[in-house]
Amino acid sequence: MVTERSTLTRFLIEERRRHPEASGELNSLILDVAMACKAISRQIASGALAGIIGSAGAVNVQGEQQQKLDVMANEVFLRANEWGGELAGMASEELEEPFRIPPEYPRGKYLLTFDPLDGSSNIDVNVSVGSIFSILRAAVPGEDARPEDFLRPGTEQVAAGYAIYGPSTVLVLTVGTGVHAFTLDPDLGEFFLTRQDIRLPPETAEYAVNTSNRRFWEPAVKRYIDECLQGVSGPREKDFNMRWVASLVAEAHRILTRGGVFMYPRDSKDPEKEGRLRLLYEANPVGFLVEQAGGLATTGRERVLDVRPDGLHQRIGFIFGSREEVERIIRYHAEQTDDPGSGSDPDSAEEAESWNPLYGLRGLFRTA
Ligand SMILES: O=P(O)(O)OC[C@H]1O[C@](O)(COP(=O)(O)O)[C@@H](O)[C@@H]1O
Ligand SMILES: [Mg+2]
Ligand SMILES: [Mg+2]
Repeated sequence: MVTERSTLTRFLIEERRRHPEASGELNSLILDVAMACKAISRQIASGALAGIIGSAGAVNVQGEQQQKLDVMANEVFLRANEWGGELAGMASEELEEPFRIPPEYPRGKYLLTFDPLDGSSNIDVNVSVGSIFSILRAAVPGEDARPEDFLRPGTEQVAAGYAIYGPSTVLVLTVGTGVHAFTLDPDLGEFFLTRQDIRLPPETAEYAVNTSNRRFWEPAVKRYIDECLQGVSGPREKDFNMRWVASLVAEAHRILTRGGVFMYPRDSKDPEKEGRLRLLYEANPVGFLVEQAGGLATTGRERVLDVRPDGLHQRIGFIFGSREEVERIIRYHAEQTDDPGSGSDPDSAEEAESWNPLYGLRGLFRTA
């Protein structure tokens, strides 16, 4: 049993004792990831003084403007994890192709995927950002990973977590035995266990969604949010509160702290993309954490962790949080037929039509 003031290192040693056959490589890898997070945290804490605020002047593989911090955090992750001999390869949100371990370093038995800096739009305004990571087993230990080796469903994750860089820096981790949070002591440079076995309350009255996308949502999502908005006088007979930070890590951290539901659902905004968030770097690791804490993570139709990825940068609709709310949202998706205006939606047939992906394509030619 670890104590309140256990360090991350001690926690990992205790975990390993329960698996005498373990080589210790997973622990080394997690400690390397933690080191990267400490380095990023330090840079972020210095903000403009460290010269890391602002655009890097380039567009990444996601088609998004890279921030200086995106580039810096990506480099830190690569340098902290390339040398240890635990990895057969890495895949980053910021890199088009997987990163090959340099020839001078040994190849190991794990794969690391990461979003080095989540919440880029919040850097300049000094709002919480984070890093998200996921660890999988390599297809062929000791050899360079091929791109397809990363395309494993989230159920195969060995470990996952995130670091949130907020008023304090907190590393939240699962190795498949519950979810634990470690707060960085900036003087000692050490993560200390501060919350053990985090559990998500099954009920909530707080949701997070970017309502500016409402016109692109499916009827099930409109129905759910509209019912929340009606509060005590609507079918839910209770008032809801809303939050939107625009950093997935901050939303996940809030929900793991006090419950809630997060939705970045599939929508018809961009017919090329199933959703906004990335399966390998965002939805799978956060989904693993949420499930380990007793919550649910779904696309609306399917458990996120069951999705078989078909591309390194695949986007997906992502809904997670308190069990009872997510179950309701899944039910609303099941009740919605694919026939626009079928009557399962409180909105008009015309509005219901707007979610249809086909309409989304035709929508390119819309004038309004
Ligand atoms: O701009 P929007 O629609 O609010 O989207 C916010 C979402 O985009 C993200 O910032 C994407 O992450 P990156 O900053 O890593 O690109 C999520 O963290 C967040 O949930
Ligand atoms: Mg992100
Ligand atoms: Mg990012």
